[in-house]
Formats: sequence, C-alpha cells, structure tokens
Amino acid sequence: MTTPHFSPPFFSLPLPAPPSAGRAQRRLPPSSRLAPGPGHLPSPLSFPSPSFPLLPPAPPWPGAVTAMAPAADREGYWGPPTSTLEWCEENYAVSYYIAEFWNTVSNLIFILPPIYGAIQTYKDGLEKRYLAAYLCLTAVGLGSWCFHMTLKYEMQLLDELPMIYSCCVFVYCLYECFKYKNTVNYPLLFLLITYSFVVSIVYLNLKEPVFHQIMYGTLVSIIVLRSVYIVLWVYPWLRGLGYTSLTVFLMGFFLWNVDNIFCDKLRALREKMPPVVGAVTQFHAWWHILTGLGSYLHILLSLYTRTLFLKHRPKVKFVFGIWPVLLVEPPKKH
Ligand SMILES: CCCCCCCC/C=C\CCCCCCCC(=O)N[C@@H](CO)[C@H](O)/C=C/CCCCCCCCCCCCC
Ligand SMILES: [Ca+2]
Ligand SMILES: [Zn+2]
Repeated sequence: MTTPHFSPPFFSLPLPAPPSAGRAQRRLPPSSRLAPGPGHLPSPLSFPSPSFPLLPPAPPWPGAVTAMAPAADREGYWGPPTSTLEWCEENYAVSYYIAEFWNTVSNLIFILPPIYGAIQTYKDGLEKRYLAAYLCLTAVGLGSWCFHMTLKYEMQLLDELPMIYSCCVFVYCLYECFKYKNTVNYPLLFLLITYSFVVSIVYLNLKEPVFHQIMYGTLVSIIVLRSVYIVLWVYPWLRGLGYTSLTVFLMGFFLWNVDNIFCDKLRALREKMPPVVGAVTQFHAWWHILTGLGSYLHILLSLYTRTLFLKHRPKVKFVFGIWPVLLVEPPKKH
C-alpha cells in the first residue's frame, strides 16, 4: 500500500479524500465525472514511458480531468472516465482505443460460448428460458466489453444492470426445474421482475456501487443455495458439475478481491515485468474468465437438471476435448 491512487488535485476542484490506498476498485468522485468544461485543464502528470512500443504518445486530452488519475494511467480515445468505479488495470496502457485492454478482451468468454449455447438450445427446441439465460450472459459480456473499453458511466450500467437481470433469469430457471412443461410461475416472475425494476431504479438514482454488489451478491447466494440443494438431495450424480461451477465462480470472486486489495503491489510488480507476462496479473480479467466459465457451467447444471426431469436424456460432451456442451435427445414416446 505505498502509492495512493489519487494524485493530489492540480486545481481547485472540491475533491473528496482518496479511498484507502491500494483499493483498485476506485470510486470516482462526482467531480471527476463532469463533462469537460473551461475550468478543466490538461493533465499535470507526466506519464511514464509506454510499456508498449507501438503506442502513439500519450497526448494531453483536451479538457481532460486527470488530476486524480494514478500515475500509471494514461489518457485515450474515450476521454476521461465518467464511471463511478474503475479497476486496477492501467488505463490506455496497451491501446489508445481501449481503456482497459485485458479487462475488455477477457469478456469474450461471456460472449462466444453462450452464443453457441443459445444456438444449440434453439436447435434442440429446449425451453425459451434457457435461451434467455445464455443470451443474458452474452448481454453482460457485451456491456462489460463496452464499459472496460470506454470507462463511461452509461456503459457501466450496460455491464452491471444485466448482471442483475441474468441472475433473475437463472433463479427462475433453477426454481422451476421440477415443474411440468409449459407451466409459468407468475408469482415468481412478478417477484423477479419487481426486484430487477426496483434495483435498477434505486441504482440509477443512488449511483452507489456497493448497493449493486449487495443486490447481485444476494441473487448469487440464492442461486448457490438452490444449486447445492439440487446436487445434495435431488441429483447427487451432478455434484461434479455443480461443485466445479461453484468453485470456479468463487475463485473468480477471490481474484476480484485480490485485484482490489493489492492493486498497488500488482501495479508495481507489472512495472518490472514484460507486458505480456504482466497481463497474467490482471486479476479483474481473471474474474471475468472464471465467472464467465462458472456462470456457463451453472447454465449447464440448470439445463441438465431440467432436461433430466423432462426425460430428455442429457449428456455433457466436450467440444475439442475441452469445452463442455450439453447434448439432449427428445424423450422416448411410449
Ligand atoms: C453454483 C454457481 C453459481 C454461479 C452463479 C452464477 C451467477 C451468474 C450471474 C451473472 C453472470 C455475470 C457474471 C459476472 C460479470 C462480471 C462483469 C463485471 O466485471 N462487472 C463489474 C464491472 O466491470 C461490476 O462492477 C462487478 C461487480 C462485482 C460484484 C461482485 C459482488 C459479489 C459477488 C458475491 C458472490 C457471493 C458468493 C456467495 C456464495 C455463498
Ligand atoms: Ca483502470
Ligand atoms: Zn469487469
């Protein structure tokens, strides 16, 4: 915890006290989220020499509010961040066009496998709710891509709100696994839509990341409890899939915390490493990869449970020997 993340203010904006040193999940104060105006001056910071040789020189962004940026951050195509949060990865260190490069590209795991899953679900004629589950994951990935690429507040909402909606779809799928086909649980649907609506409205007004994290964590806990119930009491042979999904997800959460708590140390470490090796220490990107995989495996668990209940004879197969997908056969007619 050596370097505070916020440099002292350069000019007289009313800046709040910096958050505890070392926390990467920096909350950007409202003053840094104002549109650039006449009072905003170019950055006083001198940026370190780029770690990536082909980068264009870090230009002073016209009107940029960069007085609070950590020294390792640079300015780039999308202008100063307007999000209420940002992460440990050094801004515009790899590309002038992508604010947090590794945090951006790691979202591919939320985008490509779920698209494949959605196509397969559609082809197999499985229930639309599973199509929605896969597509929600893709939506999270696209939103998160846009957020980490730009660090803009509107894009942050495209990342964070779909996380809540996806969880609600997952909860519905998981709590309706043992119902007959073509039934709709209207009270549960109403509850989840209301939850999504209330969380969205409160978050849009409150703009408090911790609120979003608590609301998201609550839904994840509900999903975990139900999954554990299913693999303990209903289909014990699905324990492998269930516990793998949970472990991978929790490892991601652990690394999310490591990235937040030890950001200063990680940044210092990266300065001593070649860029590509340093990329391995981008733990927010690892959080994407692990939660992407954990969530995908969770959909497989939920779909396996459902198709087993509907007597579709599901099987997990590994594409290219590594990537798990679910294959189903229609139920036998008697
Ligand atoms: C049995 C396995 C359970 C798996 C549950 C799967 C639920 C998945 C639901 C949605 C998929 C989204 C995955 C995460 C996307 C991450 C995108 C992202 O990084 N967003 C950040 C901005 O870039 C955003 O600000 C991050 C917020 C993170 C919040 C973390 C909150 C805490 C999570 C708590 C986990 C509790 C586990 C409790 C276990 C009993
Ligand atoms: Ca950053
Ligand atoms: Zn992220």
